[in-house]
Amino acid sequence: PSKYGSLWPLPQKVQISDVSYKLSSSNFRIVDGKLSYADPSCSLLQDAYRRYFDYIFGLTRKHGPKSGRTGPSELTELQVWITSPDTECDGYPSLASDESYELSVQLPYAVLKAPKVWGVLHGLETFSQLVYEDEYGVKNVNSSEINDFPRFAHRGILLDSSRHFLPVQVILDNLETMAMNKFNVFHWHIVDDPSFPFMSKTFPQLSQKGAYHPYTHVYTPADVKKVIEFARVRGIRVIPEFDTPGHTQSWGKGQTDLLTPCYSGSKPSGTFGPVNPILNSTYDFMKQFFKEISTVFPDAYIHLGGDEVNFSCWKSNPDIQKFMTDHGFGQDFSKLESFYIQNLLDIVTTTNKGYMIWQEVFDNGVKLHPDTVVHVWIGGKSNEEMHNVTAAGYTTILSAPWYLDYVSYGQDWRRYYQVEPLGFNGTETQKKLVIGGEACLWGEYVDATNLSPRLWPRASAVAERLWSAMDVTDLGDAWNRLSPHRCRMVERGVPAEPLFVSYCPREYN
Ligand SMILES: CC(=O)N[C@H]1NC[C@H](CO)[C@H](O)[C@@H]1O
Repeated sequence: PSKYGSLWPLPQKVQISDVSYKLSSSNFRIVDGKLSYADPSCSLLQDAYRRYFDYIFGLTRKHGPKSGRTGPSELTELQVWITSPDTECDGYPSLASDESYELSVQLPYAVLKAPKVWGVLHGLETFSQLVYEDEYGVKNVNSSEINDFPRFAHRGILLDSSRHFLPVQVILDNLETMAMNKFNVFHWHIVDDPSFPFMSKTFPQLSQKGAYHPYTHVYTPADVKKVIEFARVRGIRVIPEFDTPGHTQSWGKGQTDLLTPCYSGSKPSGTFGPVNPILNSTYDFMKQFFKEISTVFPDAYIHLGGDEVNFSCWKSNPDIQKFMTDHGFGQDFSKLESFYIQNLLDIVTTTNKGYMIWQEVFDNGVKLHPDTVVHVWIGGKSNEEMHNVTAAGYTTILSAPWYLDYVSYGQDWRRYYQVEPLGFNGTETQKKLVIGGEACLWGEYVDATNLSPRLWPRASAVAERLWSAMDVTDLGDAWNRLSPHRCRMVERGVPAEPLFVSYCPREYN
């Protein structure tokens, strides 16, 4: 067993003594401290207190008789104290959010102190991870001192709801599990080639024609709001990705002139390629569409994609060829791609949003806004890419080593755990531009039936890499904490697959 019990991700500074206190559901409560700037009107906290009380005592908590009498070493209260006047209780988490907290578990009260609600949420999760059952089935917690904050600010999970539709409940369940692992970004790869499930008010025919089914396989505006609020009250940002100009086949079903008609010889072949970059109608559409997107999603950033653009269709189209000649692009289609992306970025900038883009946009020399976040995903030489992107001065996030949709036999969590995001060669200035990373679970082979077991606990390895100190790398200690952490997720109802041979005191059922 680890001297840090089953804490996951490992806090920055933690001391756990061997003095244990008992706590019972009839004599323990989580309350706003007297000096806290938060009061019971902050429902984000009130809901969290109840959620974590249920996690600690299990939904089967016995309403034992209010004994009133408290034992000699019984912990009766966890007092929550928000120390800054602006608690951000009604706000949205952002890249700059203060997520730090201090947790002191002593008699007679445990105290959780944090500047903002985001640190309280993390502190409640950590407190719930300190509680264990002794051999009599009594809940215990040892006196502890914890001082914690994340190493990286952007700690995300990408889900793909286009290759397979993901029912809203599956997305909410995943947000819940993300919070148990202190992830704070849900990168919603919401549409792609096979389906367009996002219901747009401005262009309803996009999902009408582009979704797998126009009302059983769509996200209504209410669904989207529900996901955003559910994530907010767990300290999780929702960053939507509307990927163009490639990965847009489903867009063309509803917006018939949007995609490039491919030619075979002198005639259209009937198939379509990337967004047509030479029509004014394309940019009129994008202007209206991204104006709506900027109002639907409150986060400061949206992800514009830009990955894997296939040039063969553009090459086959005579109008495109003429455009290339007129603009002096020769046969360099990455110039045409840059032309498109440049126009798109200018459009999105007018909506006052920052944007993230996949690395090809940077690789193809597109002029980017200084606050652009470049998303490094291509496997192989990602350390070289991290060097190049940060040397160019761009904020960067890393996904390349964390494509969890690639499955294999064995304990691949260990490989994810051994990634060091700053392992590339570069100056301190360059390293500071790396704000974190994302584990990606693309949907070609994933839907509601296998999302959780495929994502968890493998993604938990990424969670610790992005939260804990750089020198937390011991795989043996990680196993000793992650194995019980996985069982805790199972106990909380998450069908998280096993890491390797072992057992859980309470197995999944
Ligand atoms: C940025 C990116 O990853 N683009 C594609 N690359 C391969 C993935 C599957 O592993 C998905 O198909 C994804 O759409």
